[in-house]
Amino acid sequence: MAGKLSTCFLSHQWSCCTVVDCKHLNVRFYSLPSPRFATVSCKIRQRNSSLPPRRPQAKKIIPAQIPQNDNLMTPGNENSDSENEDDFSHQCTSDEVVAIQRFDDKNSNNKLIPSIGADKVGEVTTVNLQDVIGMIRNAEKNIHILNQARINAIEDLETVLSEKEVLQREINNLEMRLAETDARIRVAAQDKIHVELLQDHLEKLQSEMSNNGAHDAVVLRSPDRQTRALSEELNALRNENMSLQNDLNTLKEQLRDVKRTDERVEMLENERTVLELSIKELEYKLTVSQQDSVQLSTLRSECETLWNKVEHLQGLLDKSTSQADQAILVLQQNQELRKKVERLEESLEDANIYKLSSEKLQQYNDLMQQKIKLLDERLERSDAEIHSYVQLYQDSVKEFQETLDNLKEESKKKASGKQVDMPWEFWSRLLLMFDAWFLEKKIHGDEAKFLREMTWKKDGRIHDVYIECKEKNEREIIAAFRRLTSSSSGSGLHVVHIAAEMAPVAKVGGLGDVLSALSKALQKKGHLVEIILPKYDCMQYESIQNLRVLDLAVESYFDGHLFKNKIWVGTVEGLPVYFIEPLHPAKFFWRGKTYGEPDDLKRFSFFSRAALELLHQSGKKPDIIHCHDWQTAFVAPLYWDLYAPKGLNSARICFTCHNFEYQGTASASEIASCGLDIHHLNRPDRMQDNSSHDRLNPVKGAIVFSNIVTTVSPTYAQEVRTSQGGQGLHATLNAHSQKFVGILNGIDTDSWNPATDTYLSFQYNASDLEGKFENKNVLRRHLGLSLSDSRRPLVGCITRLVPQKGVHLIRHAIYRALELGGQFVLLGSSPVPNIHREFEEIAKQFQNHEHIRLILKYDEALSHSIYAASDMFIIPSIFEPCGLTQMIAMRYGAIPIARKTGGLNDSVFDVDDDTIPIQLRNGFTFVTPDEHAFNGAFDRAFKFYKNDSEGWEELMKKVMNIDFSWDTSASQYEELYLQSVSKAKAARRAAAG
Ligand SMILES: Nc1ncnc2c1ncn2[C@@H]1O[C@H](COP(=O)(O)OP(=O)(O)O)[C@@H](O)[C@H]1O
Repeated sequence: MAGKLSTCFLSHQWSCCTVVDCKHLNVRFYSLPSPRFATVSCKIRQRNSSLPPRRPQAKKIIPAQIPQNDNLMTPGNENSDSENEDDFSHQCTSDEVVAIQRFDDKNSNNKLIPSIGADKVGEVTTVNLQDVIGMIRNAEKNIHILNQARINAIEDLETVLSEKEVLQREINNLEMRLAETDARIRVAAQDKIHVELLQDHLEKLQSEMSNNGAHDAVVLRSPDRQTRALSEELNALRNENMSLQNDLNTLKEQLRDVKRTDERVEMLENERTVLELSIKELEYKLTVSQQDSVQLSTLRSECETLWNKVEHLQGLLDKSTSQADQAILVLQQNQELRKKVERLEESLEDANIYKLSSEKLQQYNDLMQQKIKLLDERLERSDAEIHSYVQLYQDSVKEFQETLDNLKEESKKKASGKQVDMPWEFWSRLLLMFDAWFLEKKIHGDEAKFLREMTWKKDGRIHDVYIECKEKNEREIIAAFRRLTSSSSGSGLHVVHIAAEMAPVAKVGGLGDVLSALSKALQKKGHLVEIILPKYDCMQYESIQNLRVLDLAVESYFDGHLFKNKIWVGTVEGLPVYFIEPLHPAKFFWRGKTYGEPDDLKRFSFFSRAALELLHQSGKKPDIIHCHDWQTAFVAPLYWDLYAPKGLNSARICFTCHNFEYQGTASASEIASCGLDIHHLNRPDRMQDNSSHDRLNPVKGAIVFSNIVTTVSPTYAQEVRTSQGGQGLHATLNAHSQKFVGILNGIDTDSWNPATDTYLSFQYNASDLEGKFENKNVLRRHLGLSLSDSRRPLVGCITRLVPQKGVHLIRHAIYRALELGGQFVLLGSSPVPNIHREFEEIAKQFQNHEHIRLILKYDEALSHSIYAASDMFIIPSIFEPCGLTQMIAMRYGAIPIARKTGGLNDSVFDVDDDTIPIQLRNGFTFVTPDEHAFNGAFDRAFKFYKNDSEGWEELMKKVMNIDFSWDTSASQYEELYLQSVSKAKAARRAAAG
C-alpha cells in the first residue's frame, strides 16, 4: 500500500537513465553516474495524511531524534555515512521508492561557504554544505528504514488481525455451546428436583406399603426400576456437566489469551502511529533540507557573482591606487609652485603698498556716488507712493462724499413720507406679479427691476397705481405701472435664498425654520428677499397663497440634455417664493418625501442648476445668493464656473452649513451631471473630498467657492474647526477661516408665540401662565395620560431620532422620568430603521401607560401642544449645530435640560453655574454624554421643580422673556452681506479704474 502512494523526485540536474515499474509498488529506479556524487531522496506520502504546513524556524539543522530504533541515523553522523549508504542502496534496489537528486561536485567538498550579505541569506548563516548533504542523506536513509519498519509492522498487524479473527470465531462457537450447556444444566436441575420429589413420594408409598403388607409387593417393584433409571440419567448429566465446566474453563483461558493479543495489537497500532508521525516529521525535514540546499546553490552562484565583482573592484582599486600615486606627485609639485607664488605675492604686496592709498580714495568716492544714486531713486519711489496715497485718500473722500450725498438724498426721500404700510403679503404678491410680467416678456428687465425696487421699499406710488387699476384688465394695469419711470435709489439688498426646505410648506427640521424666519427678518429690515424651492408633491400647499404656474418653461442642463422646468410662484407667510418643477422623467420631486431618496444627489444638483438658470433667464441681478446645506451647495461652484461668465455676475455667494454631518459626497461622475467641470474641481484645494480622494464634496466646494460661509452657532463654528468636530472639513474651514462665521440662529417669534399660537387650546404669556397649565391637561387627556396629579412634571422631547440627538439618553430619560415620578412625551421620527424599530418597541411597551407616551411621526400641530404642555424639555444631543427646540421650549415656558455642545452651549446656561451671570441662567446642563451625567442635570431639575414651585415659576417666566428672535442674528447676516457687497463694488471700481 505504501508503495502505491510513493512519489519520486528527480533533481533537474539529473538525467533519468532507467525507469522500472516494480510490481504493485510502482517503483522507479534510476541508475547513478557515480554513487560518490549522488544522493538518494525518497519521499513517501501516506494517503490522506498531510502535515500542516510549518515554517522552517531557523535554518540551523537540529539533529532529529528518532526514538526506539537503533537503525535510524541522525543527520551529521559523518563516520557511519558510507556504511549506511551501502545498506540504503541495497534496500533501495530491493523494494523501495526512490528519487535521485544530484549535487554538484563543488557542493560536496568540505569547504565552508562564506556567509554572504545578511540581508540576502536571511537566517541561513554559515552552513557547511557537506553537513547539509550528509544530513539530507541520513534523513533519507532514516526514512527508508522507517518505511521498512512500517511495512513490517503492517504485515505483523495483518497476521495478528487474521489470528484474531480466527480466535474470535472460536470464541463465538464456544460461547454458543456454553449457552446450550447452560440451558441443558437448567433443564437437568429441574429434572433433578422432579426426581427428588418422586423419591419423597416413593418413600412415603413404601412406608405405606410396608404398612399394607404383601398385597402391595407387586406394585412396589416397578417404581424401584424407575428410580434407578433416573439416578443413572442424573449421574450421566452430572458427568456431562463436569466436562462442560472444564470446557468452559479452557474457553475462558483462551479468551484471556485473545484479550492479551488484542492488547498487543493495540500496542502495535500505537507504535505504528508513532512511526508514521516520525516519518512525516522526517519528510518535512527533508523538504526543508531540500529547500535549504536549493537556497545554498543560489547563494553559491550569488557568491560567485560577488566574487567576480570583488575581483573587478580589486582591478579598479589597483587602477585608482596608481592614479592616486600620480595625484600625490602632482600635489607635491603644486605645493612647491604655491610656495613660489606666495613668495612672489609677498614681493608684489610690498610694491603695491605705495599705490594703495590713492586707489582707496578713488574707490570710496565711487561708493559714495552709488549711495547717492540709490537714495535718489528711493526718494523718487517714496514720492510716487505718497502721491498714490494722496490720490487714494482723495478718491475715498470723494466716495465718502458721494455716499453721504446719496444718503442725504435717500433720507430726504424717506422724509417725504411716501412709504405705505401694507402687509408683506401685498408687496410679495406685487413682486411676483412684476416678475411674472417680465418672465412672460410683458415688461422689460429694467422696468421689472425698477418696479421690484419700488415694491420692496413699499413705495406709495406702487400702492396707488395698484389701487387705481383694481378694476382694469392686465394690459391697462401693465401700462399704468410702466408710467412709473423715475429712477430708483434703493439701499436695500436683493437676497435670493436657494434651499431645500422652508417652514411651514416644506419643513423637515431646523433648516426650514431658519429659512423662513431669517427671510422674514431680512425683509423687515428693508431688503428684497426671494426664495427658490423645489416643488415637492408633499408640500403643505395650504400654506401657499396665490400659487400659480408661469407661462414659461425654464430649460436647464443635466446629464448632457436640456430639461424643461415649470416655474410656479406663490407667497408663503408674506415671502415671495419660486417653486421649480422639473419636467424630468425621474420625477425628482414627486416622491412623497423631501429627502431620503437614493438619487438625492441628482435631485438636488439638478435643482441647484435649475435655480441658477431661473435667475439667469429672468435677468435678475441679486446682490446675494444664499444657499444652504449640501443640497444647494452646488450653487457656489456652478455660479462662478458657469453663470458669472454668462452674465449673472452681480451676486456674492453666501453658504450656510446647518450641519456638517451631511456633506453629499459623491463620485466625480455623479457630480458632473449638473455640468460642473470636475477636472477643474477635483483638486485638494477645491472640491476633492479630504478623506476619499476619488470623491467630490459639495459642502467643501461651497466653502471654497463662497464669499461668505456661515454656520449656525459660534460654539459649533469652533467645534467644526477641530479634527474631532469637523467631520473631515476642519482643515478646509481653517484654510478659509477669514470668511467663516458662526451666527446663532433665532426662532420665528411670530410662528412660535404662545400668546397667539392657534394650535393651542389656551393661549398664554409670561405674565399669565394659567393657559400653560390648561394646555398640559389638554395634552394629557389627548394622549391618554393620567391627570390625577397636576404637579407631576411633564417632560417633553421633540426631535429627529438620529444618533446625533443622543438617542440612548432619550431612551434613558423615559425610564428615569418614570423613576423620578414624572410623565414623559416624545414626538419623534427616525429615518434610521433600527432606531425607529427600537423606539417602536418602547412605544409598544408603554402603549397604555398612564405616564409615558411615544408618538413616532412628524406632527407640526402636536409639536406646538407639547412645547406648551411641557414643564421640562430634554435636548441631550451628542453634537448640535444650533438646535431650535431648546429656544422654542423656553419661549413656551418649558425649562431645557441640555448637553453643553454647539448651539446648546450658546443658548442654555445652568441655573447652578456660578461662573455665568445670573440673568443668563435658564436651564440645566451636563457635559459628558452618558446616563450618569444626564441624571446629574435631570435629577436637579426634578428636585428644583418639586421643592421650589415658586422658584420654578419664576424661572419659567424668565425663560419666556428671553429674546430668541431673529433680530440680532439677521443683523449679523445683513452686516456680512453688506461687507461682502461693498468689497465687491470696491474691487469692481478698482478693476474699472
Ligand atoms: N417629529 C416632529 N414633529 C414635528 N416637529 C418636529 C419633529 N421633529 C423635529 N421637529 C421640529 O424640527 C425642528 C428641529 O430643529 P433643530 O432643533 O434645529 O434640529 P434639526 O434641524 O437637527 O432637526 C424644530 O422646529 C422641531 O419642533
